[in-house]
Amino acid sequence: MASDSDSDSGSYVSATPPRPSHPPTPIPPSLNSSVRVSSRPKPKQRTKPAPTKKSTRNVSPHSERRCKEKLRSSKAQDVADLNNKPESESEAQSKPNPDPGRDGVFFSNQENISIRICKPESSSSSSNFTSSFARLVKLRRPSFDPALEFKADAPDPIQAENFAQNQVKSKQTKRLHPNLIRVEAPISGPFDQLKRPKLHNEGNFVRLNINGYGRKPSFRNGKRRYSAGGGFRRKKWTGKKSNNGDKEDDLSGLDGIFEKQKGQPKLVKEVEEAVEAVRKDLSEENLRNLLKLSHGFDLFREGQLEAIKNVVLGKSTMLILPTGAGKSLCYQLPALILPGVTLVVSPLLALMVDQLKKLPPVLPGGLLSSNQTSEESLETLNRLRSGEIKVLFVSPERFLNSEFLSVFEDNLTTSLVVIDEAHCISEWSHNFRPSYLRLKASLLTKKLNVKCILAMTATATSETLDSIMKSLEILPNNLIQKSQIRVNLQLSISSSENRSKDLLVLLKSSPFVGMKSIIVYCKFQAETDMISKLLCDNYIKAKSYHSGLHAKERSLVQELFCSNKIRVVVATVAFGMGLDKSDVEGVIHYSLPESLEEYIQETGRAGRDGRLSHCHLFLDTTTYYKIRSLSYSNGVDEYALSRLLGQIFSDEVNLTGGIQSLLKEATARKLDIKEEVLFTVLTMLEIGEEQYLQLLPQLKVTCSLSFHKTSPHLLADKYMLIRSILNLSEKKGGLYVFDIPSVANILGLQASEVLDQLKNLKLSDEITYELKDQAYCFKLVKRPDDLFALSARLTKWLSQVEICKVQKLDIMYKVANFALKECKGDSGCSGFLHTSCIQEHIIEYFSNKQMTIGDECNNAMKQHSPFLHADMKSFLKNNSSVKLTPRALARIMHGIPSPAFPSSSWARNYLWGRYVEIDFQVVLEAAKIELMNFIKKSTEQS
Ligand SMILES: Nc1ncnc2c1ncn2[C@@H]1O[C@H](COP(=O)(O)OP(=O)(O)OP(=O)(O)O)[C@@H](O)[C@H]1O
Repeated sequence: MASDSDSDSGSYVSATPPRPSHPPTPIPPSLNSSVRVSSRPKPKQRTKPAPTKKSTRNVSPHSERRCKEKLRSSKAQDVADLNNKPESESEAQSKPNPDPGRDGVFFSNQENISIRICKPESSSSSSNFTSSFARLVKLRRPSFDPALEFKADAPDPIQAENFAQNQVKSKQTKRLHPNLIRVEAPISGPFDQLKRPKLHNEGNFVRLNINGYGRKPSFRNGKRRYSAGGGFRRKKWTGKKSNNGDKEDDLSGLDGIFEKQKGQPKLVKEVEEAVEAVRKDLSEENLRNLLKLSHGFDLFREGQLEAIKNVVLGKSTMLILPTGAGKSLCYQLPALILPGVTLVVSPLLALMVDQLKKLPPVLPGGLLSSNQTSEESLETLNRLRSGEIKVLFVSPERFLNSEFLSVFEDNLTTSLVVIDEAHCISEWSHNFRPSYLRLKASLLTKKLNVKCILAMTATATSETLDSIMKSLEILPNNLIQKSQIRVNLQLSISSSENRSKDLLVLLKSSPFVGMKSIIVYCKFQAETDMISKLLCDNYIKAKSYHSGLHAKERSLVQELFCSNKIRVVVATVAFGMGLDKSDVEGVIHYSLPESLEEYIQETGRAGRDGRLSHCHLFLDTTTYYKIRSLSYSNGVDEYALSRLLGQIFSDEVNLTGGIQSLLKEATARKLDIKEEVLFTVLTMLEIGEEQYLQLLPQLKVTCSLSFHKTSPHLLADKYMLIRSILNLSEKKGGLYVFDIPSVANILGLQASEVLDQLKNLKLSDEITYELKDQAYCFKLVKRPDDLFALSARLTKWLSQVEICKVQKLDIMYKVANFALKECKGDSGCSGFLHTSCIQEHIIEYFSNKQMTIGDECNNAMKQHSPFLHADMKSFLKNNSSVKLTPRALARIMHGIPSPAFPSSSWARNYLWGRYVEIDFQVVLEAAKIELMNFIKKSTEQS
């Protein structure tokens, strides 16, 4: 609960519900040599070293074997380490992925970068590649100055980088506005001259300087960095209920929030007047006038005006606009007009910070997330109470908690709740977040008396849409949906057996060589580090970005990128949703995205200035298998879930409101259920069909304490807390070890109050203590009538979500594969360019039309291997003392790490990951049979 949603990944469970079955289209056998699944994956030890076709150095058979050995274990570790992270959106973590399963030789260079020398695919693959892109530029970018266009073999991109650097230094100017945490002015580099053509239909992608009001910087870094509002915040606006309680009609409530600021009285006055005019007459003209004054834009973009009018009129609205279309404006303008506070729920901290920074100066903003210290959140809550905040960004975990709600009991009015990236509400989306489940209309109305909700997303299938609108009670009439296609993106795709080499070629080819901002998306954290190093070694200024980095490092990378001080960011999915850098000209998918939604979100970072931009995808089947396999890492058996529920609702646990805790790590290991899954189950028990418990903030619950100044018994006379600790603790090595929730329950306190008291005693040097064992905390509300029925329901739900996740990945793969292998170029596709066919499939997918590509993605995966059963038998025989479930056995065969079978202990087994290319369900069924046989045999023998 306390964990916030600022991590990179969405959720680990995400998918669309089973789609209607389509006639299967067989995948051409010629797809790629690696698509064919051999009947038995060769034991890696026995593989003969493949003849080296080309190498930059001689590799002796001996060293080659050693190298292969090393890579084999590295691959095992690689697959093993792919831990899905919560938020997932869920980024997996792995070591770099050498791919020893095919022809070719790997070696590591001095910098430890694994490089594979492949058989040349065709004599001129790279030059084809280059020329194809060059052709593309000639065709599509008429305003390119050939003199400025860098070719693949152009002399020196480093010079260009250095030049850009110098430009950065010389041209940097600071422009600050009140909601800015830190701003770097846009910097022009040498490539600025490479004007990308504006498309005819790019609409009014007008870039105006919204910060350029000559405002005094009112922000500083450090603790008060979110103290938005600048000069506009001194006097409270009366978004509070008026005395007559008629808060909805109290439109005069805004009066006074635009207090005069030195140097700005004219603008403030004008905005105030424009707001008043809109309140009197909600006409397009008045709204346009306000838009111009508040944001500096001349025109509304498609869908904006309609959405703004709806919201101002109090109609809950579902808004689907493409990436970069300007959804944020659809709550910013209403926030100016409506009397109370606008609450914006966002899934990622980085996204919230970014949006806070981008609020126009006339809109004071604030932020609440679980990552803040208690002092920081207290400060924000106080500012909210005192009327200094007009737009508050809240993480879903903080939303509706008691501390948050207490502020709204003080007569504060919420005019609007905005659910950004609303697809996170739906388990059928690519990025479901359990914490979003608490954003139900019924709860929002009950707890905040909210009348109007605005849900926004760029990516929602019809199933996702249905579930969002149902849960937020949005009427079908209030759906505003525009095409999810971005017309200014050129989509290209190529298959790759050596992605790092191909990536370098691509980046040194036109048009990518001339781009000043590029994002390369990878699946795994280690991959981003490896690729960014590779790029730097090749004189391309790059940095990696993933959730494994410290928050400060991440924001530094983002800042450097946004100020054009680095050219390429190599990132996981962590760097995506909501990133609004207008001049990203290229997005490269080094790894296959997990769904078309993810593809759209990530490619949507490019061309946000409306200019033609390029997105390239490398399709590599090994990565597809790996990601597909990992999609099964969250599966749970009904038996394990029953045990979990039995533990939560055990008879010893009372329903009298005491705090209960569930140790995260120990429970995950005992039941072999990932921590994220445990949290989802707990969330479902809180906000599913019925409320069985109430989640409390997560805590470290085990405390080891020692006394210093005063003796324990004397201190116990003085403090109730110490008395209870002495009663409840166990003495271990001179330390008093106890459980925080138990002490809190005895004293009738909240766990946080116990911690506060301990902190005070520590400050007075009476005690020192250490906390460990992170736990989920909750209070029981109701015991389920039938635990078994409940666990069956939850297991079914989790498995449906898992199936949908795999389906999404399969569809993404099929669309890419179709472009590569089956596209006949009828709709204008040619060479690597497949904009038309990819877009057609995206439209089909989102409109839930029958997809024109087959539904059976990879029939070969569904086939049995004749050796699977034999290998399982031998594994069971060799590990007879290990307690295994069919799922655990199948996971080992697939190389999927789990809490009870981590890669650190199991990846060295020669069968680890051997069957990753066989469908997990097939392996699971085989595991059930073999485990039953094994148990039967063992019982007969004993
Ligand atoms: N009417 C407009 N005229 C010109 N520029 C606009 C207009 N509305 C929004 N913009 C600009 O468009 C950019 C993208 O807006 P925004 O970040 O709200 O997009 P979005 O729809 O939320 O995209 P994503 O889904 O990718 O997060 C912003 O820089 C914003 O200032």
